[in-house]
Amino acid sequence: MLLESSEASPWRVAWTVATILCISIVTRSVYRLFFHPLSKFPGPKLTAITHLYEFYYDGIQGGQFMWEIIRMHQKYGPIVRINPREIHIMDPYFFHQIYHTGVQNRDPYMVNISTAPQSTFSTAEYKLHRPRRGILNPFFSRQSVFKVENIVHEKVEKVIGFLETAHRDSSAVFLDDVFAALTADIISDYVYGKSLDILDDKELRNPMRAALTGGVSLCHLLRFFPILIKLLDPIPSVIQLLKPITKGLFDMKRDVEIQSKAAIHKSIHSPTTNPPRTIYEAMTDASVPPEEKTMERLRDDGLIMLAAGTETTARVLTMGAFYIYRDEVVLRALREELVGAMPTPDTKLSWTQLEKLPYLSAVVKESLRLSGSITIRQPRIFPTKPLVYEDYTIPPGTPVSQSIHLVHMNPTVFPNPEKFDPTRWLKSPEDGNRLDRFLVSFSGGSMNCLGTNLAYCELYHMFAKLVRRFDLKHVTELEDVKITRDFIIGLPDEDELKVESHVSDIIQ
Ligand code: HEM
Repeated sequence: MLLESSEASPWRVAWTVATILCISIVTRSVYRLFFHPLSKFPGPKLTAITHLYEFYYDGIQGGQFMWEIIRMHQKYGPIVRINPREIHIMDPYFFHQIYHTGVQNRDPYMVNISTAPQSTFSTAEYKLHRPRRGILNPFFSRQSVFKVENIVHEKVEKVIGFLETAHRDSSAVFLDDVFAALTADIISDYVYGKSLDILDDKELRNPMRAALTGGVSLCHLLRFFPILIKLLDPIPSVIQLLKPITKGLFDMKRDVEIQSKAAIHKSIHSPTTNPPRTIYEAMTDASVPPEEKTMERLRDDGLIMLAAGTETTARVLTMGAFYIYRDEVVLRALREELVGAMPTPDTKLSWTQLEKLPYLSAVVKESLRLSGSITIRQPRIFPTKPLVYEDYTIPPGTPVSQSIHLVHMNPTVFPNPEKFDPTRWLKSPEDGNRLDRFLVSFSGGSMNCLGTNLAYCELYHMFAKLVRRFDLKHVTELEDVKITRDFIIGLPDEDELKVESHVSDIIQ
C-alpha cells in the first residue's frame, strides 16, 4: 500500500502541475480574448492569445513575422493587434504621430534584440535614454560631421583606389564588402580616433561585419528568451559552440572591452578636456554619474555605434549601386549631372555642394527607401497618454509600432514601390508630392538614428565619386538581393547581402 502510493506520487504531481498549467493557459487566453484592454482591436484570435504565433514566424521560420503582419493588415485593415500586447498600424500618414519627440519609451521586450543591453539603443525608458543620448548628440550634429568630412573624403579615395586596382587586375569585387570596409573604417576613426583600416587589406577582412552577422543571427532568440542576454557575457564559448556564426561578435566585444577599460582608466588618472574631445571622454566626464561610467556602458555604446555605423550605410550604398548600374536611364542621368558638377575625376566637392545636386539627392533618397537597412519594427510606448487612431483609442502603456520598410513599400505613397525610380523624388512639392516626410529610414522623434548626418555625408560622397568615375557590370541578379527575411536588417535568402561586380570602365 505504502509502495503503491509512493510510486503513484510523481504521476500525481505531474498531473497536478499539468492541470494547473492548463487552467492558467485557458484563464489567460480567455482574459486576453475578452477582457484585455486590447480585446476590441482587430486581429487573429491566435495572435491575441499567445506570443507563440510570432515566435513561430520569427524564431522558427526565421524572420518571417513582418510578412505575416502584412497579411494581417490585408485581412483586418490598417490597425491590428499583432500579439497579445502590441498594436501595429500600417498607415504612412500616421508614422510621425507614433515616432515623435514627446514622452515615449521603447518596448523593453523589443530592445532585447541587441546583444548590447547597456547601450543607448537598448535603453527603453525615456528618462534614462535622454541623458545617455544627450552625451552622444553633440558628436553627431551636422556641424560635427563637417569637422570630420576630411575622414570621409580620405576613405572614399581609398575605395576609388581599390576599384582602380580591381579594374587593372580584372578581378571581381563584392560591393557589399567594399562599402562595409569604408563605413567601418570611418566609424572606427570617428568613435575611437583610430581607423580599423580594412580598406588597406586586399581581402577586406572586416571584424565589424563578422560581429554584426553574429549579432543579428541571435536577435529573435534574444527577444523571446532574454535570459540568453545574461549568458552572453559569462559563457560566450557555449553560445559560439551552438552558433559558430556568432564568433565575430565575441571577438569584437573583447576588443571594445579593452578600449573601454582604457578609457575609464584614462578618465581616472588624467582629467578630461573641457569640452570633451572624444566620445569616450564625454562618456567618462566628471559630470556623468558614476553608475553610468562602467565598462559595460562604454562597451555597449561603442559596439552599437560601430555596428550601426557600418552595415546600415554600407547596405544603402550596396543596394543603391546595384540599382543604379542596372538601369541605363538612371545611370546616364546621374552621370550627366555629376560630370557637370565635377568636370575632372578628381574635382573635390563638399557635402553641402553635393546636396544641391537634385538627381544625386533623389538617388540617395531612393537608395535609402529600397535598402531595407532596418526592417524590424521598433515599438513605442506612451506611458501616460492614450494614442488615438481613427475610431480606436490605444491605452497608455501599449507598445505601438509601424515598420519602416512597410512605409517605404506603400503603393499609395510610392506607386510601383519595388521599382528604383529616383524621379519620384523630383516631382514638385507644390503638386502635393511632399514625399520627404515618408522617407523614414532613420525613424523619427527623440529615439531616432544618432548617425543620420554622418550617414548622409557618406552616401553623398561615395555615390558621387563612384558614378563619376566607374562603370560597373553586376554578376548578382535581382532575385539575390530581394529582402525575404527580417533580422533587424533585411536579409535575402542568404545570411548576408552580397553584390558581385566587375569594374568595366574608368571614366575620365
Ligand atoms: C543609412 C544608414 C542608417 C540607417 C538607415 C539607420 C537607421 C536607424 C534607425 C531606424 C534607428 C532607430 C531605432 C529606433 O527607432 O529605435 C537607428 C538608431 C541608431 N543609429 Fe542608425 N542608421 C544609420 C546609420 C547610422 C550611423 C552611421 C550611426 C553611427 C553612429 C548610427 C547609430 C545609431 C545609434 C547609436 C542608434 C540608437 C539611437 C538611440 O537609441 O538614441 N546609425 N538607426
